[in-house]
Amino acid sequence: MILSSHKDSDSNDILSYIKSVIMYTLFSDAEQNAEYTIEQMDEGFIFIPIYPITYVIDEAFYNKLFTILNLALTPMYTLIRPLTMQVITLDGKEPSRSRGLLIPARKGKPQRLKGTLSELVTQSKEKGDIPIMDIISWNYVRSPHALITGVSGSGKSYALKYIFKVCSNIGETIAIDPKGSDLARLAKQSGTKDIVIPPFVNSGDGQNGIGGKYLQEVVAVLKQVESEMYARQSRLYQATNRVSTDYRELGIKPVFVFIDELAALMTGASKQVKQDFQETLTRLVVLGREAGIYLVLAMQSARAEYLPTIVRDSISLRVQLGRINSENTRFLFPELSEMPMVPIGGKGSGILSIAGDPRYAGIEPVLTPTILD
Ligand SMILES: Nc1ncnc2c1ncn2[C@@H]1O[C@H](COP(=O)(O)OP(=O)(O)OP(=O)(O)O)[C@@H](O)[C@H]1O
Repeated sequence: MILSSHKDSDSNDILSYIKSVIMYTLFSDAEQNAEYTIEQMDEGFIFIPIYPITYVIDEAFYNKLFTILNLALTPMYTLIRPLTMQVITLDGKEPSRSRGLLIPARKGKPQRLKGTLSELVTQSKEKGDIPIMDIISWNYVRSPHALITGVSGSGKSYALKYIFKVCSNIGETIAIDPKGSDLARLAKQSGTKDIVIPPFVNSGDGQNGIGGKYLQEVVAVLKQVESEMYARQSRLYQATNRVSTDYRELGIKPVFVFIDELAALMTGASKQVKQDFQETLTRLVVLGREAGIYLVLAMQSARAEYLPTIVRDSISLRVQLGRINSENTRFLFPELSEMPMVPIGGKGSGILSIAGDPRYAGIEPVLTPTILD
C-alpha cells in the first residue's frame, strides 16, 4: 500500500494530543513513551515504534491502541476498525523506524443523508455509486451484493426501500417479499414486473401462511435469473477479447434481486426445497458479479442455518442495524474480535463494511439515509 504523508496546520496539535492520550493508558512505564512516534497520513494515523523497544507489539496491543484512540479522537476523526492489525512499511527511514501500525481514520463525522427519494436518486446518478452517507457510497460493480441485518424495528426495511428505489433507476429489479409489505408495495408503485409475494397477500386468504409452495415459486424466479446469468456470461465470452471485463461491455443493465426477511422464506418448506433455494442463492452470489446480477438481502440475523457461510462471505456490503452485540455481530462479521463503537443515532444506525473497495478499510459506523416526503 502506498500512503501519502499528510500535513495540515493542526496536524502537530493532533499528534501531540494523541501522545498525551496514550502516555498513561497504553504503557505501564512512562519511559516507554520515548520508544515511538506518531505520524499523520491521508489514510489515518501511524504509530511508529522506534527500536529497541521494551514492549511487545501484537494484535492485542494494536486493539488496545485502537480502542484508546477511537474514543479520544471522536468527533474530530472517525476511526475505521480494520479486521486485522495493519502493518505498513515506511520507505527512506532508518531501519529502527521503517514500519508502523496504521489506524485508519477519516476527518470529521460522516453525516446522514437526508432528502426526498428523487433527490437521493439524482445524487446517485451523478456519482455512479449508491450514496449511503455523505462520504460513504456503495459501488456495486466493485463490491457486489449487499446484506442488511437487524432486529425488528431497527430500520432494515427502510434501508432496503431506499436502495431498491435507487437500483430501480439504474437497472432491472426483482422484489421477493414474504411479508408482502413495504418492499412489495414500493415495487408495485415503481412498476417492477417481478414481484414475488405469498399467495395470502394476493388472495386475502388468511388461512394459508407462507408455506413451502411460496419458496418453490421463489426458487423458480431465482432460476430464471440464473439462466439469464449464464446467457450473459456466454454472450460476454463470445463478444470480448479482453481478459478482465463484465456485463457493461455488452451495454446491458444490471439486475438487482431484492429479498426481504430471507429467513422467513424458509418457514414451512421441505428440506429439499430449502436446499434448492440455498444452492441457487449460492450460485447467484458467487457467479453473479461479471454478469451484473446482484443480490440485496435483508434478514434479522445472518445465522448460518438460514444463510450459507459461502453466501455470506461473497457479499461485499454488510450492514448491521439496531442493537449491536457480540451475539448478533459475530454472524455478520465473524472476523471481528472487538466490538466497534456505534453511533447513537436511533433508527437506522449501526455498522457497515464494504469489501473490495480500497476506500473502506474495515468496519465503520453508519446512519442510513432519511427519506423526506
Ligand atoms: N434512516 C432512517 N431515517 C428515519 N427514520 C428511520 C430510518 N430508518 C428507520 N426509520 C424509522 O424506523 C421505523 C422502523 O423501521 P423498519 O420498518 O425499516 O424496521 P425493520 O427493521 O424493517 O423492522 P421489521 O422487521 O419489523 O419490518 C420506520 O418506520 C421509520 O420510521
